[in-house]
Amino acid sequence: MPAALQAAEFLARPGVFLERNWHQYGDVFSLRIKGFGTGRHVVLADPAMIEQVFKGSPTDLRLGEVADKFLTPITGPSSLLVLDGDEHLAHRRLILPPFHGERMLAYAGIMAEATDRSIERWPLDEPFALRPRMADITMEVVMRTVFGVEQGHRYQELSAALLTLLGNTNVANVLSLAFPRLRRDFGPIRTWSNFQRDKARVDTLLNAEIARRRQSDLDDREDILSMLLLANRRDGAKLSDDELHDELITMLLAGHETTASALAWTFDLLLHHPEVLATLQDSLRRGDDSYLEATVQEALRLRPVVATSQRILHAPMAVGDHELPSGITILAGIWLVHRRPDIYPDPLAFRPERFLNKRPGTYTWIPFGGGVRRCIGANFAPMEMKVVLRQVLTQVNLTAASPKLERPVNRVVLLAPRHGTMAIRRR
Ligand code: HEM
Repeated sequence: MPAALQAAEFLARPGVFLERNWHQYGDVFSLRIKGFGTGRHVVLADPAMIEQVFKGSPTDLRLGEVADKFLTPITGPSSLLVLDGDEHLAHRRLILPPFHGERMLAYAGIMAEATDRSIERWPLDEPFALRPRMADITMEVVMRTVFGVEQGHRYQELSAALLTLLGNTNVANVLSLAFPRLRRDFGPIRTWSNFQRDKARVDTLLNAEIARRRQSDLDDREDILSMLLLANRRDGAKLSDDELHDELITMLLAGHETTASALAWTFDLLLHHPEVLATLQDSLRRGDDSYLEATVQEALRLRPVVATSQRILHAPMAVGDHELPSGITILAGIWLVHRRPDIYPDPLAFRPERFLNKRPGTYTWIPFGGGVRRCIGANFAPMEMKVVLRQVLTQVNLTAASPKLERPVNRVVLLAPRHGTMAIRRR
C-alpha cells in the first residue's frame, strides 16, 4: 500500500490497521508512515521480542526522539517524554518516587472528592457523554495532586489556560507540531500565533505557581511539585524552574486525557456487559476490591488507550530471528499483544475473571509500555480508575444510551471512544 494511504489509515484507525497487517504478515511486519517516527517502522506482536526491546540499551532504543518532534513546542525541551540517555534517567530517578508509597493513599481522598464534585453536575434521565466528565475529574486530580493547586481563583485561571492550550491540538496544530516548516501562520489562518499566545499564558501562570511554591513550607505539603522542589539529583543539584515547568506540563499532558479515556472505555464495557457490572457492584457492596482491580486490568487490556509503544533504533538489533536495521522505528504492538488468543483465549470477550487473583504478565499486559520508559503513572492511573469507578458505581445508577459498544477513534495519539461513551443517569 502507498506510504500516504498507510499513514492515513494508521492515524485514523490504528487498531483495525494493525490487526489487518498482523493477520496478513504475522508477529513481525514493516510499515512506511511518513512524518511518524523515522518513517520506516517494524511492528512487533510477540511478547518475547517486545521484552527484548523494553530491556534493550536506552542508548540504542530511544523514545525521546520520537516525541521531541511534536511535543517540545508544548512541553519544552526538559520533559521526561522528550529526553533520552543519562538526562532522561536523571529526571526519572527524581520523578518516580513521588508516584509510589504511602502518599498515594492520601491522593485517593482527592480522587474521591473530585469524582463526587463531578457527579453532582451530571444530568438525570437524558443522555450525556461520560468522557468529558471523566476529563474534568482527571484534570482536578492532576491539578491538586501533581501541581498542588486547590480549587479557587488560581485553579480556575490555570486549568482554563491549560485546557485552552491542550484543547487547541486540532489537525492544523498537530500537523504544524509534526512538521516544523508548518510552524507559522498562513495569512488569516493564525493557528501558530494563537498556539504561541496560549502557550505564553500557561508559562506565565505555571512559573508564578513554581515561584510561589518555593516560598512555602514544603515539608508540610504532599503534592508532587513540592516533592520535586525538595528532591536532589545524584550530583546534588536540583531541578531548575524551567525543568520543573516542563515536567509539570508533561505530567498533565500524559496523565489527564489518557486516564479519562481509560475510564470512559471501562464504563463503556461495563454498561454493555450487565452481568459483569452486577458482579462488580456486588463485590463492591461486600467491600471486596479484587474484582474491581481485575475489571480495570481487563479494560486496559481490551481497550488500551495507547496502541503502540515506540523506540527509534540507533544500532542494528537481532530480535527473534530478525535483524532490525539502525534507523527504523520499532512499534511494540500493545494493541496486538493484548489480542493474542494464545495468551487471552476468546480475546475480544470482556472478562475480568482472567485477572482475578492473577497478576498480569510484565510483557503480555503492557498498557503502560515497559523498561526504562514505562509510564510513571502506571500505579497512579489504575488507582485513580478504581476510586472513580467505586464512587460512581456505588452512588449512581447508569445505563448505556446506545445498545452498541463504542468504536475507537484516534484523538491525537490516544484511542478514545468515538461518541465519548453516552450514558443515562437513572433515578
Ligand atoms: C490509563 C492511563 C495511562 C496510560 C494508558 C498511559 C500510558 C503510557 C504509555 C504507553 C507510555 C509510554 C511507555 C513506553 O513507551 O514504554 C507512557 C509514558 C508516560 N506516562 Fe503514562 N499513561 C497513563 C497515565 C499517566 C499518568 C496519570 C501520568 C502522570 C501523572 C503519566 C505520565 C507518563 C510519563 C511522564 C511518561 C513518560 C515516561 C518516560 O518516558 O520515562 N501517565 N504512559
